[in-house]
Amino acid sequence: MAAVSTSLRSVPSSASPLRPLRPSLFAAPARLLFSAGIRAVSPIRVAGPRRFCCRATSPIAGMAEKGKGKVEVFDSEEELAVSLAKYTSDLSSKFTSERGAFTVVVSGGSLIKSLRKLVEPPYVDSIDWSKWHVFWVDERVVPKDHDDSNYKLAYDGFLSKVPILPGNVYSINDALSAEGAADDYETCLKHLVKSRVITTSDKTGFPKFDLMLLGMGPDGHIASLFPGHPLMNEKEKWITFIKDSPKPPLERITFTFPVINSSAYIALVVAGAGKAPVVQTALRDSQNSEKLPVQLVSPEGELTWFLDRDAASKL
Ligand SMILES: O=C(O)[C@H](O)[C@@H](O)[C@H](O)[C@H](O)COP(=O)(O)O
Repeated sequence: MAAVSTSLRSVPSSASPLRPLRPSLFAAPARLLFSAGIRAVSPIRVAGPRRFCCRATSPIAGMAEKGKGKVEVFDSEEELAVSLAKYTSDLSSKFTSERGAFTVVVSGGSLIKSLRKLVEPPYVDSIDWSKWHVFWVDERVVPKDHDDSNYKLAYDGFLSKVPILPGNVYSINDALSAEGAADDYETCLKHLVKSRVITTSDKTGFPKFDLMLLGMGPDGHIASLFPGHPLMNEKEKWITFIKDSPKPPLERITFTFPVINSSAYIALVVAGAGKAPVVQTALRDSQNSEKLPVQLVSPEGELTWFLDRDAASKL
């Protein structure tokens, strides 16, 4: 950790709001595929070892309403990680060739571990990391060298292992209060929209990120948008803050739903039996009047669930 805090302190406080924070060190698996929000019943074997395509009978709640979203289920978290790396790499190639940049938003939590295959061959060498711009969908308001920091988690497990440009890593200003950090991050995004690093949704006018890689909590929260919390209803701000987070630490900043749902691609990455009940609720139960945050994820583009078998065990 000493290396982290040293290099962070080396960033001058007069740095641009984009604040490059790090030195240049930043540097077909077995699965069930449920397509387009439809429930699988009898798996049909298709090409490839232990790969199944499932026919649908009835809609999965929420996803089918918009005819979007697919659910991929892997035999293990290891296979999930392999597929997630390919998915991310394919999107990196697509956006890099289409517009010369790739804007990627990550959450904290176990997601970072699920990205581990990206820092191994072939992807570590084949991805054009210089085109990546990395953001956090939420961040805890703690110093960047604190064990609770999502920045530190991503740096240690991912960013330090690939040559992403330090100026393309957008973390919060940890010297500010929660309110200040949220405003500052929104200002940062506005600069990047103006300079066209981030595109804008024609439909909503909100920033449109190329890919959001999101984890989900066992209560159905995503980002720092928690069940029943008023922040779920924020319609204007791009970034907001919370001081009473049910999951510690209390103070965080978070993207709002209008920004999350303007995305071109969202991957919801969920593993482990502890999350099976909420996966079941999210994908099967359309009737609950009070939606969980995860049920409000409905991007302008494509939503893909990456589940391991345990997380999908109640589907
Ligand atoms: O800062 C955070 O707390 C995260 O960004 C949060 O939204 C996380 O993604 C989920 O809580 C899932 O975390 P796990 O995968 O570790 O359960």
